[in-house]
Amino acid sequence: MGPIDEPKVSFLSILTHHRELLVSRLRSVQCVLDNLSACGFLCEEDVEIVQRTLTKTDQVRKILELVQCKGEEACEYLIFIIYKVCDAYIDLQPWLREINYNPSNDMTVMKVVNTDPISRYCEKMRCEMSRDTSFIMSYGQQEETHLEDLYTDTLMELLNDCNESLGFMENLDQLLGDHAVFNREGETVYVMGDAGVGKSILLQKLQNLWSKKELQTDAIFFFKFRCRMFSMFSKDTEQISLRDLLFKYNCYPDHDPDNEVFDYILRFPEKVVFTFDGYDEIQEDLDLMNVPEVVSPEDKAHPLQLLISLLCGKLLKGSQKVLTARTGIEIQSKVIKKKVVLRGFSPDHMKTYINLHFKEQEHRDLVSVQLDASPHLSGLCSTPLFCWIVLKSFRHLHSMHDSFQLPETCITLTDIFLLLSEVFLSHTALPAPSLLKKSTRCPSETFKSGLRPLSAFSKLALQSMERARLICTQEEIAACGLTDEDLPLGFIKPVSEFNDRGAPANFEFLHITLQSFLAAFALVLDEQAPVNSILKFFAECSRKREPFCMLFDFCTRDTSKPSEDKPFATNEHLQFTNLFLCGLLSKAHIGLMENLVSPALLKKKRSLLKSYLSTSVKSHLHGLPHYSVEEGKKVHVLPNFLWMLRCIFETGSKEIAQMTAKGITASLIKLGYCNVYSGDCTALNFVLQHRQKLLGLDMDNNNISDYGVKQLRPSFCKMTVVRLCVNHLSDSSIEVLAEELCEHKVVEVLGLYNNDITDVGAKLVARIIEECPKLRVVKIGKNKLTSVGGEYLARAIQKSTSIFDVGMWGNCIGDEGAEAFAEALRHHPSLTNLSLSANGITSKGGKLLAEALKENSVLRIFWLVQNEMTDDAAPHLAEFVKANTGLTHFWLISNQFTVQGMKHLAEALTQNTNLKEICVKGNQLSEEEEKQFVAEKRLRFH
Ligand SMILES: Nc1ncnc2c1ncn2[C@@H]1O[C@H](COP(=O)(O)OP(=O)(O)OP(=O)(O)O)[C@@H](O)[C@H]1O
Repeated sequence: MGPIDEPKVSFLSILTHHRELLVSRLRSVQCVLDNLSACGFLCEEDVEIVQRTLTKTDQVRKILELVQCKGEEACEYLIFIIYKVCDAYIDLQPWLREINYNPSNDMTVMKVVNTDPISRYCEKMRCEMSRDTSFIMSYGQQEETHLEDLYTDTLMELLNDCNESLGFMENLDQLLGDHAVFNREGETVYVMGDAGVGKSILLQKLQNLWSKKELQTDAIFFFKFRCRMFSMFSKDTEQISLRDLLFKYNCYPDHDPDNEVFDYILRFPEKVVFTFDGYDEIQEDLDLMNVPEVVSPEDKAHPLQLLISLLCGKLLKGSQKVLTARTGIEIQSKVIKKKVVLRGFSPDHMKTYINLHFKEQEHRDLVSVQLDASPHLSGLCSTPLFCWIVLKSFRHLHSMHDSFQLPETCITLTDIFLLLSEVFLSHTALPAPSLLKKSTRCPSETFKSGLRPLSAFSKLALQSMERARLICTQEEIAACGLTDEDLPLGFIKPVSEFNDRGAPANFEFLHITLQSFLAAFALVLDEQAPVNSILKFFAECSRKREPFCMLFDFCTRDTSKPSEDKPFATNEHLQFTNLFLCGLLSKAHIGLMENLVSPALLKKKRSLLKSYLSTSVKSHLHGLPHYSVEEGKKVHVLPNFLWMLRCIFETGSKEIAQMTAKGITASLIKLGYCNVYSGDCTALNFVLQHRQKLLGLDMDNNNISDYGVKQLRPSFCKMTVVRLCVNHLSDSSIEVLAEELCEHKVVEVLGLYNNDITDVGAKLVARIIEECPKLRVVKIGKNKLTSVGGEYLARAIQKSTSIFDVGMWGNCIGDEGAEAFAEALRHHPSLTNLSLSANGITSKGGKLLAEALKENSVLRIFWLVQNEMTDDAAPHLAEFVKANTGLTHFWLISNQFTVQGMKHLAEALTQNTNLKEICVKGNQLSEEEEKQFVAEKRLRFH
């Protein structure tokens, strides 16, 4: 209601008019009473009268009566309370808008205190959350960066329950929204991604947005947990209640004598969001799951059980949960409602990220040029963690030394973490950069002078890894010889949130990958342990593991049976340790390591590792199951093979690479769904370049991107099968493929389904078709081709004599593209399998195709599913069906045929006995109408 000069509105009559609504929606009566009495509108006796009234609704009625007796000002003040304490009276906010309430000038000076425990708790939560999430992981504890100054979007791909892409998320609001939900029964949004791809930062951003009310959600409570916390509790003794889990380990409700907050959470679980970060890090022995499951919020249980009960919806059913884990941790679909996989930075994201890091254009250019020149480094930098290390190290070392360039040679992950350690250790070795006269960089000197803290941190990393703990106590830190001065170097950071208030801080490594690196360093530096102890984690990793679905079996299985589950969710941190061990013991780093460990011992360790790797590669390859397929002998490698490749690359050993290349006896290796990312392609190429014989490579459904294709360039010369479907490739990848495949002309199968290829790429694929005489199969469905691209391909296919299988499903070639294909089919002598489904083809295109195909006796299988053909096309298609003698399967699902069109097709079928079936499901026939065609069984409606 308006300022003074506007016509006066009677608040008294507003209250009378809206009495019913207020009685039903006004909650938190105490807060109203507190404020009305504090401002003198109600006296003590009035308050008592209200409190003596039994039900809440009667209390509201009484309050309304009382304030109305007290006059206009009291009435407006009641509305003002609702206006000011909006969280407590959230249900009445639309009403305030409806009555167009604006506080009068007299009102705005009046005080309102929020005494509503629930909204006070929300406020406290938002405030603490904002404080906890505003800064990004500090670097050497020397500087803190605002999340807003560095957070950059990453590729967030939505998947369905079969892990097929549903496109990319546009913003974080979509994470909690209904978009791409595939299971309404599930309550958990599952976010997957590789090490360092930004899962924790994504949650941090989500939490930060919520704390600032910038997230589209009506959740008023937000509890954040890191899963590693759950294994901090002793298995046998520590049991806590749900209330303690929420309040002691998140945010405590200060003024809530009647437990209203917890009661509210139990009554309205849909107002709660939980985030659980790092499900892969739970390292608790799951035998503890044998105790009965928790379903009552009052029961005490081990925190891990509470976690599982929450995720399964046995506790606080209806609350929203976001769970993150490393890729490869499978969780039962029934608890998941939506899946998101993080794919790291795209080239554009990386540009934005570089600009955020460097204010000076000169630095931005310098870094961009170096990254552009090295697809391998760019590939590594598509993982935000590695990008962060590279850019930060660049900045630091550039400011410290005369000229620092990023290493030009093939940089490995070990190099990246050595760079990070060098930066940390340089804090001990040198005075502050501003006081420093720029010096020449000498990494060996920095490592030598920092050897004491480096060994101590490495020892700590190894010990906690051996104990399967990611959190280190003060005692453990001191026992490794670390002093207070060492702690700020940057390797570790405090984790106060896991403590019961008041306990001294625990620490954790800056990132678990850094812990793996330092553990590997410890294995190399240790002069006491037997040499073969360097292999301890290889042994651990080679042991077979059960697929990690067990935690959730708990929700359904008979809990009286003892569990045989393994204690670790994943051994990826150990795999990383092995990888860094290979890097540190590589030839490239002998010079550095000889300064830190005795050369004789180093030699022994190097040769032991090399012989171990050779033996295990041989036995791994020997043990792989082979299958016979059209293209020859096929082998589907296991994810462990990828780790092996990564290790071989880190060693830089040509001998082992050669031996591996030779050991691949199959003619086709299948690395589909192996979570290969662009950085891995360098490792794969490192091995394949030693292969003499031709080889097929199936890398469908990975994340190799354009950087990966560029890394594989030298290997394409021997590839007969190049399957790169679902890999986020753009036209620039096709440029590389066209150059290489056309030069070597050995390719037989080219799979490019579901990438980001446009007509520009289609022209290059057309060139490959024309110039590669052995090419038989081309799959380029679900890309971004228009009629232009369709025409390029059709013309090329017309000229090819080898092509027999072409998949174009899900492009946009329309009738013009169909016309070009009609022409190709009229003349093409060998095409037997063609899909032009989902391409916007109307009857016009259908007629042209049908006309052309009357003269074609070679085509066997023809797909025209999900187009826009109507009965107009039916007589023509029927003519083609009658005349064509080769066709065995014809797919016309989801077009617009009616009974009329169907009659033509049914009649044509009676005259062509070669044709096994025409699938016509999803056209415009009712069930009754479909029954008319029951006699012709080959006209399939189901
Ligand atoms: N979206 C982003 N914007 C800016 N920096 C990011 C982003 N994502 C990650 N980073 C950087 O990478 C580092 C590692 O990210 P984060 O800890 O979130 O990875 P993660 O996927 O949780 O890894 P892990 O599985 O190993 O725990 C962050 O501390 C930050 O410096």
